[in-house]
Amino acid sequence: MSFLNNIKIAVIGGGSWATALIKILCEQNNVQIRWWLRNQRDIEHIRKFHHNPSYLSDVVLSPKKIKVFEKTTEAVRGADYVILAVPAAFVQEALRDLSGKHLQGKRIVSAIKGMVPDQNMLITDWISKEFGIDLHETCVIAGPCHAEEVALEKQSYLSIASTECPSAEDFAKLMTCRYVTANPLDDLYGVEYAAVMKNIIALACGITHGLGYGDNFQAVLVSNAMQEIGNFVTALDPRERNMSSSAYLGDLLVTAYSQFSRNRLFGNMIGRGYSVKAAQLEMKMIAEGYYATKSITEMNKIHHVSLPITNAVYRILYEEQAPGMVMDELKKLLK
Ligand SMILES: NC(=O)C1=CN([C@@H]2O[C@H](COP(=O)(O)OP(=O)(O)OC[C@H]3O[C@@H](n4cnc5c(N)ncnc54)[C@H](OP(=O)(O)O)[C@@H]3O)[C@@H](O)[C@H]2O)C=CC1
Ligand SMILES: O=C(CO)COP(=O)(O)O
Repeated sequence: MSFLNNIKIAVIGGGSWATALIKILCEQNNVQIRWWLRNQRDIEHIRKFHHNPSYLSDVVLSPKKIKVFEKTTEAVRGADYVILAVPAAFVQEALRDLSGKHLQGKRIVSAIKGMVPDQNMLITDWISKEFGIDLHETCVIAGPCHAEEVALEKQSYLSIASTECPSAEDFAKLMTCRYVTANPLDDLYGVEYAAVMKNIIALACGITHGLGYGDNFQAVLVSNAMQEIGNFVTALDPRERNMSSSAYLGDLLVTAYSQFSRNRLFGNMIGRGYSVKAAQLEMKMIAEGYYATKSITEMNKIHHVSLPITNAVYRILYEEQAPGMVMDELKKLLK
């Protein structure tokens, strides 16, 4: 039996990223997808019309390959892989019916770019602790990649990170298709932390754009951000890594510059004068960077890395300081 035969993959989450990942997986022969979404109306619509009515609604969802479930316990039954694709803030709620016995023996893949709130833990660490899963049995899907471009079948790249390359390699094969190339790498923590932090930077890009700053400023902001991300990642998990590769710099660039970035859009609204509440109400989608800003700031009380951009975003989002004034101060620190 070849590696790609009859692989069962549970996908937990019903948003844009879950829908895009399912589209990629459906490109493989002999893959069965067991999909859990929380929204009963969406479940019924998908079963009947084979489209997700709420996210990426143009994507055709093959009924031959996909079974939709109301319960996570049913979705993960018999699965070889379980992909988590809910926003980090809701991961505990989404997995509340599952225990270690449901997940034992399965590879757990986090497609989440965020941290478990309050506990300020990476998703893979939390899965390992909460469900007794060996960290080597987990991996993460990072970018640079937006769901909307996958839906349009635009050439995209994914980074699949695990503690050891061979286990990322298996999963990368499943995520590679005509329009997606998935590359494995052995830097679980580095990729996961960088993916969390780039969302904060995208917020900063959006805020400054909303305030009227231009491309010249953003280029300097993003360059400084790369240093900030690198310093934080190294403090948390010191080792050699090429921060200018796609898994780190690429993931930052796509989110900082793309029209599809949720975090940039959210930041842009804040820069234009929306309150956090108003911006959240206006955006149907979730900007992970909002939650990540709090987690990274709290974690950094122990690590004391210089994080001027993250601090600026924290002051704006959580201390209600005026974006214009905070960015005036930040711009003096950038080089
Ligand atoms: N979109 C992208 O291009 C990429 C996203 N990611 C990551 O994927 C993860 C999922 O994001 P994405 O798919 O974009 O999210 P979306 O913003 O597209 O969708 C939000 C999802 O969250 C659910 N949700 C909202 N509120 C709650 C709640 N209170 N409890 C439980 N679920 C809730 C929504 O369910 P409902 O519709 O029922 O409200 C929906 O399924 C994030 O960590 C993101 O960073 C990573 C790479 C690319
Ligand atoms: O992580 C993502 C793309 O790599 C999605 O986040 P944004 O939508 O904010 O860019």
